[in-house]
Amino acid sequence: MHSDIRVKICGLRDAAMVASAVQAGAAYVGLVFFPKSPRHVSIEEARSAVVDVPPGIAKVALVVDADDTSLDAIVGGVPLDMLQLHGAETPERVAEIKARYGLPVMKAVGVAGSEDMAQLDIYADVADQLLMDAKPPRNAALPGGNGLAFDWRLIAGRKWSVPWMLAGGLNVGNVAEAIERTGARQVDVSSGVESAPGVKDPQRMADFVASARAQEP
Ligand SMILES: O=C(O)c1ccccc1N[C@@H]1O[C@H](COP(=O)(O)O)[C@@H](O)[C@H]1O
Repeated sequence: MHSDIRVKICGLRDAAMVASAVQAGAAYVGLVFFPKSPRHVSIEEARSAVVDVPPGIAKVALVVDADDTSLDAIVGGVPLDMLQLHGAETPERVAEIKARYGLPVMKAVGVAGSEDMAQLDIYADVADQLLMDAKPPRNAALPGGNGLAFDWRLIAGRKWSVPWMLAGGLNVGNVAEAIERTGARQVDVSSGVESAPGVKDPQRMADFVASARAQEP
C-alpha cells in the first residue's frame, strides 16, 4: 500500500533524469541553479530538462542568495511551479521574492541544534513551505546537497503553520526511519539517489520513492 508521502528529487540535470524521477513517482522535480554545484544547470538545460513533465508534478528551481537579475532570467526562462531558497535569504527577502514572482516559495533552513527552531518559526510566517536541511559544515563548498543528516529528534512532534519537507542525508536505507521519527509527510533527496555527484541513478530513485511511500501515515 502507498501512503501520501510526497517526494522531491533535486538536482536533475536533463530530460532523461527528470523522466526517471517522474517514473519513480516523484511529486516534485528540482533544478539547481548554483554554479558551484555538480548539479548546476543553465537556463537552457533546465528548460529542456522539464519540457515533458506531466501536470501535477511541481517543477522547483533551487537558488542560493540569488539577486533579481538572476531570478528574472530563471523565472522568465523556465516554466516553474515553486522557488526553493537555499541560502541566507532574510525573511524580508523571502517576502520580496514571493511578491515579485508570484510563485510559491520554499525556504530551506539549516538545522543543527535547538537554537535553530526559532528560525523555522520566523520563516513559517513568510514562506509557503519550509525545508529542514542539515546545517552545512564550516568551509563546505555547498550550502546543501552534502549528504548530511541532522538530529531528527530536534523536529520530531513539532508543528508549523505551513507544509514542510525533510531533507539532508536521506537515502533508501534511512528514509523510512526518518519519516517515522519526524512525522514528515514530504521528503527531499539529492545525493542519496546518485551514482556519482550530479548523476542520478534511476533504480535508486525508484527504490527511494517506494521506501518513502511504503510508510504508513
Ligand atoms: O544539491 C545541491 O547541489 C545543492 C546545492 C546548493 C544548495 C542545496 C543543494 N541541495 C539541496 O540540499 C538538500 C540535501 O541534499 P542531500 O540529499 O543531503 O544531498 C536538498 O534539499 C537538496 O535540494
